[in-house]
Amino acid sequence: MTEVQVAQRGKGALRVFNEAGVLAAADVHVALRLGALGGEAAEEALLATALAVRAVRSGSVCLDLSRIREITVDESAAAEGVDLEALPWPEDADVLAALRRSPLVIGGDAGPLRPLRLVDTDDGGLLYLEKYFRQEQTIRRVLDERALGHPAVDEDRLRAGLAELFAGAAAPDRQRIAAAVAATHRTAVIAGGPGTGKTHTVARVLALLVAGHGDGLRIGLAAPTGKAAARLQEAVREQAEEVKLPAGLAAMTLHRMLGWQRVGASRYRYNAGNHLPYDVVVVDETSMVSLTMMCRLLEALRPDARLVLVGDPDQLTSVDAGAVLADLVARPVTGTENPVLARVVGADLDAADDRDEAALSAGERDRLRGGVVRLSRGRRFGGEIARLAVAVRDGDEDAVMAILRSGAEEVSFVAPDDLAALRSDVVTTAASVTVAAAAGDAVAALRAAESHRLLCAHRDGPFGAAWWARSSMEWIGAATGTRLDPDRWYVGQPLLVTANDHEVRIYNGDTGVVVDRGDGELVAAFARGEEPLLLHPSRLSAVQTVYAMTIHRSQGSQYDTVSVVLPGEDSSLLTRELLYTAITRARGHVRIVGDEASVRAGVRRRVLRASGLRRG
Ligand SMILES: Nc1ncnc2c1ncn2[C@@H]1O[C@H](COP(=O)(O)OP(=O)(O)OP(=O)(O)O)[C@@H](O)[C@H]1O
Repeated sequence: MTEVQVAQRGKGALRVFNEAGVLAAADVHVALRLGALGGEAAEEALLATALAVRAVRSGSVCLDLSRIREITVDESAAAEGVDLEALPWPEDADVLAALRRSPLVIGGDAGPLRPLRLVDTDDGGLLYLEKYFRQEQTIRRVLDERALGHPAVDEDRLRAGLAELFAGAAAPDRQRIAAAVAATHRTAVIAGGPGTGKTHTVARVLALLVAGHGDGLRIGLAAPTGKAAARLQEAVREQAEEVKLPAGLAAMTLHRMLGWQRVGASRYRYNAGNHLPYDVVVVDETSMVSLTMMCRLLEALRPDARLVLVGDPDQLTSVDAGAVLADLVARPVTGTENPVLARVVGADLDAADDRDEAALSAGERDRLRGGVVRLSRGRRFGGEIARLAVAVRDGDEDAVMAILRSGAEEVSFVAPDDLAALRSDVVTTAASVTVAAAAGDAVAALRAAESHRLLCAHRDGPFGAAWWARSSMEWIGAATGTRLDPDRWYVGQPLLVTANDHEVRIYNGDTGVVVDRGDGELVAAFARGEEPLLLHPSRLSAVQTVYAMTIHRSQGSQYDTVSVVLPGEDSSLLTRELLYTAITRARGHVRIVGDEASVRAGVRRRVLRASGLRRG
């Protein structure tokens, strides 16, 4: 257990919650500082402020005041043996009353500083830090404005394009519907689990738009991380010839697309006053896009540009505040349907369930006018991993257990002390990475590093990534007879970037490998499409050696084999979304290390991510 950091000046409830590990010292500091500046001393208001800061830190956009007790505490950060329910939680009504009186709250009595916003909804109050409230409002406003009109479409050409690109596909075909929605609406959200053909569909959306507008169509492809951008670029280029797209389309990170700059009046070159120079913008892995980034993107889009958001809303969401993709998929839709849609894919919209593809439900049919389509048919060969993921997503514990115990080749379920196969995968992967890295073959080393990945729910503690990384290094050391020293650079060292570094273009979550350049000089290689990015290690400011990583960090990456070490069933981090994300990182094999109680508890527990966006 790590020591809980306790804020020196906290007292009363703030201190109790801080000592219990519910609030971090930083949450308490921010609340006390705001209280001092704004003239607020009431304990309920300060506690709510600290909880609102904490909510943002743990991914929510706001604090849902009717659910403040539903809190997830990282076991490794919590004090041992704390009973969360026994903490001195204030009455909901008292908190609300204190906030209504508070000089910190906009809408309350005027004070010198009002950083909080209280929003009443039918389901209770939401407490926002003002900045996030404004960003949410901007997203809502831009999307609603974009939904007011439809792009001009050459209907005959669109019909011909769909017939060519989806030749032979039986109705209903959700990919064809998605492509037609994106061609006929300004904003489209193409949602789907792994292997449902999201990228396949994106290539066809672009082909339809190019056919309708000519080669002059300005296309912007982006993803939240460098790695995801590289994958998108690779996938689109692979299909370019087949669907007649311009060769050489490039994808970039969202930060780069928006023109992040170190100096200048604004952080991003493209913004509400200087729009992005694209006719269509496609964002992949949108589940990882934070509220702030989505707000910046929507502000920077030309009002008539198409926007296609692609991703898996069932995954864990961005590390920063906001679950925008999941909110957009769940939110009540606005706008009217472009009548062209029913004319070009009427057969798909009217079709009954097919053996391979479910017809759209009435609700899904209605959501098309908001541009939202969900792909559901798995297209990859061998569907056991996908079936497991779907059972987790649907909360079907018994089906999950049945698949884990089925003996299927793609899935294994082992007890926490049955580590022989895991150990062998760790050692074999390290050996093949090292061989390629020593030969100076960065591409092969990066590829080998993707053959196996050890994932954990927690960072610290007995089930944490740090502990498993140390074990892995001991296993590798025992197998090779050399002790690995993570404090110096060595050939074959697997790296994880822990903070964005725009200067050298590496981003939080990127993974790399240290390779020998051929002359004994070491360089760090990061996967970037065809050509890896090579950097001298001295240019890396925030990287760590990674033999095991948290599931949060693994978002946006895939590996041939994934081993998921589950924590105890009581860990509140062990959630359905976490399990789903971990399982869907695997391309060929997923190994769950844990016991049945943990699996079942994980499938049952949901992440609470409060936001106002999904309420309309
Ligand atoms: N309509 C289709 N017909 C034939 N093959 C398809 C079709 N759609 C997708 N595929 C194939 O299925 C595989 C998965 O598709 P794709 O990579 O587009 O899925 P994805 O949803 O983007 O996956 P991920 O979540 O891993 O990014 C690819 O090999 C693709 O070529």
